[in-house]
Amino acid sequence: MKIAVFGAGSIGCHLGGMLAEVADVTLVGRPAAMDVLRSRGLLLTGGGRAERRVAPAAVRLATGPQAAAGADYVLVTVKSAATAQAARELAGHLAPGAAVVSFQNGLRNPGLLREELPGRTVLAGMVPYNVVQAAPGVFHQGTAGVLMVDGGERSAPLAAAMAQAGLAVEPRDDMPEVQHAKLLMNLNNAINALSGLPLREQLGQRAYRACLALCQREALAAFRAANLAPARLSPVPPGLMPLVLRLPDRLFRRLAAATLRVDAQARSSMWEDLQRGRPTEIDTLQGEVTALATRHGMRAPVNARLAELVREAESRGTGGARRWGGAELLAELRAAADEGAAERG
Ligand SMILES: NC(=O)C1=CN([C@@H]2O[C@H](COP(=O)(O)OP(=O)(O)OC[C@H]3O[C@@H](n4cnc5c(N)ncnc54)[C@H](OP(=O)(O)O)[C@@H]3O)[C@@H](O)[C@H]2O)C=CC1
Ligand SMILES: CC(C)(CO)C(=O)C(=O)O
Repeated sequence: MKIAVFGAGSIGCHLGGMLAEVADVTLVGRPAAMDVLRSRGLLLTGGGRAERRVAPAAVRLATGPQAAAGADYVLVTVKSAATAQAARELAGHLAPGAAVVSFQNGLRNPGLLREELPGRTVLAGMVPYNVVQAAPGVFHQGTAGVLMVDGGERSAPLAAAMAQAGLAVEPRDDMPEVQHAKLLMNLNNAINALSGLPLREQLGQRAYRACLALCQREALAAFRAANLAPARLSPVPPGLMPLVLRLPDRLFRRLAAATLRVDAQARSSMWEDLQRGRPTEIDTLQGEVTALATRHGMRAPVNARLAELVREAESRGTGGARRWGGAELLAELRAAADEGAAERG
């Protein structure tokens, strides 16, 4: 099986590196990133597995979309803002029977790929775990979880290859609902990025969790208005999550042991973006909630304020973001919620 990974960053290198054991993998990425991999190969750590070294010769390394020609599967792992451009670049190079699979956060990437690649098979995927590039060429999986992908005969060979490579994967027939559930989780990316803390430390503090609960409450209200039901991906149903998040630390730790089973290095992808001075995905996470609320005559002032704070952090450049303590961030978001309520009258 030939697999091309378009967007060789944290997720792309992790998926591609794992799959290299069972498939002919091409990683397509930026020249500087590919130079690093050409000289050192990849080292995959964490995820409860033994370290896996991928020699430079075990994967093809490329910098242009023509390298995806001939692939049976093209996994798209660029950030959401780069999806349309990625699709336009790939358009002239895909093999006739190729399937394009989005392994990205946000709600719109599979749809965007379908629009830009008419007549092509586009599947939705979901990555539940976190991967950070801990050092050049070193990709660390800090949390656990089962990958999900659109089920059916088109994805079956890919799912089988993933399983063979040691990646737990579940084919689903409800990927839009899965993506909505993942969006609820990803509302924490902004909070984690602004906290400057590893996920375990941040989610261990009630004040930060209360910030996430405020975000999720607005998102759930917007989903209800739009008749969207997020899938249940954890023992706690999505609708009860804001309640659970607000529990005292000790009780939360006991109830949400799985959520906190996160190793000490794990951080959100948005933290990594701010740290490296890259634009974040805030518009496709918090921005998605505010847009959905607006479309249904509602407001989402907490998510809107968080989006402003992240944009402010982006404008400060590499690693320059202000670090928000839990209590001060919660006060800021509560003020936004109160203002929103006052404006509604
Ligand atoms: N990291 C994580 O833990 C998780 C991430 N996700 C999601 O997965 C997706 C990928 O995230 P992540 O791996 O962190 O992102 P990264 O930024 O680490 O990786 C994307 C890579 O693709 C490169 N790229 C973008 N456009 C092109 C192009 N046209 N040609 C070649 N290379 C290109 C980027 O370069 P450049 O930066 O120069 O544009 C970057 O190196 C996102 O949607 C994210 O939300 C989901 C779950 C967990
Ligand atoms: C795995 C998770 C939820 C970690 O925050 C993520 O999706 C991300 O970092 O973008």
